[in-house]
Amino acid sequence: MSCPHAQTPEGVREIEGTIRTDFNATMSYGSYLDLDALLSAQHPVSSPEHHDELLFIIQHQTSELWLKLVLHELIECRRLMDNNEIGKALKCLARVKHIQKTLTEQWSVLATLTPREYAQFRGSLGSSSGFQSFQYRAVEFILGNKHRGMLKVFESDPEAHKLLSTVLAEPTVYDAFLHALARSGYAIPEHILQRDVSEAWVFQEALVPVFKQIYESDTTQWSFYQACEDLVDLEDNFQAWRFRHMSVVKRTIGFKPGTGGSSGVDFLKRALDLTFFPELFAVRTEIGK
Ligand code: HEM
Ligand SMILES: N[C@@H](CC(=O)c1ccccc1NC=O)C(=O)O
Repeated sequence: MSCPHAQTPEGVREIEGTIRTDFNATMSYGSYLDLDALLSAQHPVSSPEHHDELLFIIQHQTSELWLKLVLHELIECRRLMDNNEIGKALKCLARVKHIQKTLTEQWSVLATLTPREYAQFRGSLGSSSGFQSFQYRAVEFILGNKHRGMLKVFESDPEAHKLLSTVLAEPTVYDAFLHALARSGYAIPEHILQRDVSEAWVFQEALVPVFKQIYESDTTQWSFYQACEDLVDLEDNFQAWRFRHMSVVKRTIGFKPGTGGSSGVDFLKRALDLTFFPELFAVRTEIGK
């Protein structure tokens, strides 16, 4: 019986005759993706170089690349909400949710780093820490966990400082959503619509009945209901990332203080108390009452 797959007798896949191999004149894979820059951006600092430092660097770099896309999508989501294009905004949120899953799943790769392996090059990292990730901070900001004091960490990096100052001063995705709801006739109190958007979001009791109406009315526009649920998923995914970070840190450095100067695991545990959309969780207590 002949093999149904297109294999040569040598067991290799044939390179189709139409595949181009002359990439000098046109765009090539490597130049389009700037692989020269990307693949020469890993610079282990341990000396002699520790085998596992490349894992540590790549785990961070891939996380930063995904964070870049998360921020890009959240900014677009906010713009679409401002434009009353809720359906399109949901498309951005759906993408963000998948990226978050990837980011959280990725912790299992770093979890293969044993405490001893990490201890062998941790000293070379000096006082650098993920706490100094401006993209992570920008994502926290655009989701509502604003904190002006965090800007101080970025004083020596004017570009990062500028981006964070901008995101701090702009409305969050949640602000944009609430404005869209108000334009559609939902009773969002004026003081919420006029809030100082550079401040961290604080729980607003008055929004709970609004969300109760969205969740319980048969006439709710589906996209508003879906947006609420997507934001709940997004917060849930964010918490899962924070929890995995904390648990990987615990198994790698135990209860040592962090290189960034914090208490370490304890500090990361306290991040789990932060919430972006508290009213979307509070409303669940009221449903069916
Ligand atoms: C073995 C690996 C890791 C260890 C031991 C570790 C440890 C820590 C510790 C102790 C902190 C608290 C700040 C400090 O004092 O340094 C922190 C913060 C942070 N780390 Fe990591 N981390 C690891 C990997 C990562 C990775 C892969 C990322 C991905 C980007 C990351 C992102 C962050 C962020 C964003 C913060 C700030 C969190 C916040 O403000 O709540 N970390 N990390
Ligand atoms: N804060 C970590 C060090 C660390 O994880 C780190 C060091 C340099 C660049 C990014 C890092 N990632 C996350 O905090 C520690 O205390 O070991």
